[in-house]
Amino acid sequence: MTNSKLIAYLGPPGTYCHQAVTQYFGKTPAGHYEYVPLNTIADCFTAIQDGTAAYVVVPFANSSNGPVKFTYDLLLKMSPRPSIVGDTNVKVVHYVLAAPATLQKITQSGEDAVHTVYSHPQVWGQCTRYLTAHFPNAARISVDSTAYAATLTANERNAVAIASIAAADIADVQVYAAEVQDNQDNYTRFLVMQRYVEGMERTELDRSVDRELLGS
Ligand SMILES: O=C(O)C(=O)Cc1ccccc1
Repeated sequence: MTNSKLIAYLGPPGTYCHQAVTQYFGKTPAGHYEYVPLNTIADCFTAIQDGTAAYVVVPFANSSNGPVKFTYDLLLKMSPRPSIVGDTNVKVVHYVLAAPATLQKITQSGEDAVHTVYSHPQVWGQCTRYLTAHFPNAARISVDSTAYAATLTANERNAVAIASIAAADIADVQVYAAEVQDNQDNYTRFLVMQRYVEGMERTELDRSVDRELLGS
């Protein structure tokens, strides 16, 4: 096993994964554990494989648009598969965020002033109606996380991000529109994982994830 006291998650702070990790382990984790935000889902897997982190929390599947591809691919590729030691469902409420100057520009010239929408790839399929109605011609640029997308808009004048309300505070950007997800009951299931160690018993949770991965 590892001596690490780190709990890694897909960061930066303000992601839905950040929400998941605090929902599962508490605002401050017990037992001298510490949270560490990592840049990508792949970095989270590496962190448990190499023992840098004791636990990782990653998004797994969404109630509106299904599998989180990066996580599925990595789970299917990794042998032996990490142990799934817990899971938690987060209600995902999306906001359109932008720098104050961008909001001013939209007020003056309309929504055509927005040329770019940044977000995590999982988001596009959850906000189809809003994006088609408001920013049909803007380029959708996929980045590593929603909170990172929010930080990108801080210094741009023609870009918005779709992210959480927590990301708005952390990136110091403003809300242009609230609750833009197609389905008001939009949930993502996050997995809490540890490195699999020889002899560890596979649990019902492991088996439920296996079934989803294999589509049965
Ligand atoms: O980018 C994030 O905030 C994540 O945690 C991934 C994600 C993106 C969209 C819905 C749920 C999780």
